[in-house]
Amino acid sequence: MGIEVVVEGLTKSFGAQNIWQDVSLTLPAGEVSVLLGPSGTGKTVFLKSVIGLLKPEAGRVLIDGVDMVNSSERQIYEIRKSFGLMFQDGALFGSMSLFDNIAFPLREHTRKKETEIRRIVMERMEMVGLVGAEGKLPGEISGGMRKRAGLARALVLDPRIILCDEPDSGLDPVRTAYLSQLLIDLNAQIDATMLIVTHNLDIAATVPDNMGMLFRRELVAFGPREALLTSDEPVVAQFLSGRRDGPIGMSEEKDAATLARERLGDRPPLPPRPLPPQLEPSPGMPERRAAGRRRQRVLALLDELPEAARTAVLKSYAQAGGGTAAR
Ligand SMILES: Nc1ncnc2c1ncn2[C@@H]1O[C@H](COP(=O)(O)OP(=O)(O)OP(=O)(O)O)[C@@H](O)[C@H]1O
Repeated sequence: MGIEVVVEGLTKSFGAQNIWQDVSLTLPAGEVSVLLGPSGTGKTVFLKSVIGLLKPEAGRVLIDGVDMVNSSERQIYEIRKSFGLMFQDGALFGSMSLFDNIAFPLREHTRKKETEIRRIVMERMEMVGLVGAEGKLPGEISGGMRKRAGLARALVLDPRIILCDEPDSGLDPVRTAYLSQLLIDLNAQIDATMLIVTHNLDIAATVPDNMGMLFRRELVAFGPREALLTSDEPVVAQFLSGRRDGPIGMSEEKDAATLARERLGDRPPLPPRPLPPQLEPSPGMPERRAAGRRRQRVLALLDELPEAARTAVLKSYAQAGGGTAAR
């Protein structure tokens, strides 16, 4: 099962440039979470801080009792083995076949025999639909296949936490829809805690159990998907509707004068957004174990949610007909 990730009061700067401050959130074990935010708000910096590759100057990231910010390199290295990382471009070695790319972490970090390595690699390639492409070089396949190869490589060490940085970048809408389903199917199969950084509104609306958003050097929201998808917080509502009017501008944030002009401009208020159903695992896949845990967790915090979110949660679970998944 996945591991809970607890982030407490995290603050990161590069020299005089503060990226974000006092970020606190919990990624519940085995659940899928999405991190949103305009370009340059530090989402990648956040992922790198969670795995201990970057050092925030304040705060903690607790995983299995180890603080990824303040522990020794040896302790951090041990915990890092529980992670699967998928970077934007797949980060594959151009001169190696897909098989060798996917086998790389096993050859690097384990003493497994080649027969065992072959079994694991082929199993992961099947999970992401790449069987038959073992001998291809990364330059010979499409961007979508490279992403799936990157995902297969992230899976070979049986990760308990998976971090995906913009897994959809450069994919067309159909490939993005397949990728969304693949992420949910993987979660059902391996029950790992997943954090996905994306700009894609379809992924944000249909994949995660939880969503968070970074803006103006702060985590402006983090919570159950229903809370963000029904939020009337201007930044969240603007981002999720992809509109120009609101606090987010071309260079991240608008100045006060522009905002005042927009307020005078008699724009219609944003209509309530329909809440799309969360994706279910494909037929033949196991149920997502996290769905049952998530249902208990969210129902227990119902009183803390705004009215619209509460109604959306109850509606989702009523439509699910008493099952464990949010529809
Ligand atoms: N190693 C570094 N040294 C100095 N500044 C850095 C470093 N890494 C990132 N930054 C700065 O941190 C800020 C946030 O970058 P980051 O890549 O995390 O943003 P992002 O939200 O992931 O953006 P995008 O959505 O465009 O990918 C940027 O201003 C970037 O220049």
